[in-house]
Amino acid sequence: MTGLALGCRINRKSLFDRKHYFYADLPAGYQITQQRLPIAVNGSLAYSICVGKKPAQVVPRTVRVKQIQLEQDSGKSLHDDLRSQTLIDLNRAGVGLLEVVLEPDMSCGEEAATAVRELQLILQALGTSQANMAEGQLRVDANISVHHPGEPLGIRTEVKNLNSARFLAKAIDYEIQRQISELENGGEILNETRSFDYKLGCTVPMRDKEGKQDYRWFMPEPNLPPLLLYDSGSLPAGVDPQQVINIDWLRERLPELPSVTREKLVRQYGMLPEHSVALLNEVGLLEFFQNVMKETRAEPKRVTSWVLNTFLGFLKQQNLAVSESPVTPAALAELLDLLDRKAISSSAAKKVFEELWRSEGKTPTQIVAEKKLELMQDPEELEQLCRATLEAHPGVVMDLKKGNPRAINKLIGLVRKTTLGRADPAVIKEVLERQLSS
Ligand SMILES: Nc1ncnc2c1ncn2[C@@H]1O[C@H](COP(=O)(O)OP(=O)(O)OP(=O)(O)O)[C@@H](O)[C@H]1O
Repeated sequence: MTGLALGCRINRKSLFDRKHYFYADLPAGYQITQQRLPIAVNGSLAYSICVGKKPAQVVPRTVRVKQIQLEQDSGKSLHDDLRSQTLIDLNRAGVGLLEVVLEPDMSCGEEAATAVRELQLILQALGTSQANMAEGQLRVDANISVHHPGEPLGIRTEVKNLNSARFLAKAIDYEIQRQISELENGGEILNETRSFDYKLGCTVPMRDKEGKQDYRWFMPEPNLPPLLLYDSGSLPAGVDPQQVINIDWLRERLPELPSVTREKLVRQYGMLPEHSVALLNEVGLLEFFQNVMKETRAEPKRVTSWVLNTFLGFLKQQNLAVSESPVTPAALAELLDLLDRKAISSSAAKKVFEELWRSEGKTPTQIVAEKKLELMQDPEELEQLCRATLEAHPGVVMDLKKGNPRAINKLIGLVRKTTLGRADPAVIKEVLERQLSS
């Protein structure tokens, strides 16, 4: 499914090989992988990077997928500096994994991080993997080289086992700069394996044999037969469909991919592309948005802005996941409805939201009633308050008459203070101007 989603050619027959190496992270002394004939080849991964701010420009990019192979994971070496010893975590040694090998088509850390993020979303949509980088379900080995324009690629180094998109970007950008200064100072780049020290923010050569081992010794894996896949046209007669993989069957059942979901959001709601990117980037946020949309009459633009700015802002500030939010989609929908039918002002809406966040269980309508936040519906009440404000502040009125344009804002502010934000500033301005000119 991953191969199909990345537009690869799926090999109907793929082979397993043993890659021999002697190192403590793989006690068998070899790793089963697919070197000669992997399961999928020649695909591409499309992603977009945002450049600039306000308005941000979404620039499409593609990286070619060389191949996808099935192989075994190895163990993990943990270096204990304090006792100068190395511990080996063998929990994943021998467990199957899927490796996606990309062609060297990316030119900076941000591109790589964004491409990996897109891959992560695709894997999650397919259900291939939960692809949580912090938990090691998705890891990246980054190969980095530098070269002058028009010249062939330089010698590459490989930074192993990056487990966050942020570290991936940092490691790559650091390595690019390191290689450039190394070459400018007359040095040379070694084809070595490095690791990223996230505390120091730099890459360091791996201090053990892992960096230099020669494991180019492959042989066909004698215990595993070739892996055979079929399509509807090549299914052997009389075969139990449960016992074989039918590629056409899988292709028909591919779920909607994130790029398609984003296009739909842009089309359906007239959303900016960068907003559709942001909605998909946070686990559960799109669903939250859609649930709000189902229950509110507010415009999609307003809902998007509240979900991406206010709601996401509060989540980030408190380091919470969407599923941990104290505000439900129904509550936000109700709040936006109040705003939509001008029952409250936008500043009151912010207050209601803060209150919703704090006091789980109360509805926006209850909060508005308790805190007396509803917009003043009685025009006479506002007329009186405006008149009283003008009488109480003759100095400001004089200022205004002398031509100070800021005085009107001061008056509006004074009225808003007495109405506790319950009157719309535009309406206050109208009333004040009318009273002043009469
Ligand atoms: N000169 C280069 N500069 C940057 N990247 C390169 C260069 N040459 C190859 N690459 C990239 O390096 C990667 C090679 O990965 P691959 O897994 O095939 O080999 P490997 O690193 O030798 O294998 P492994 O890490 O599994 O032992 C590919 O993603 C390829 O695009």
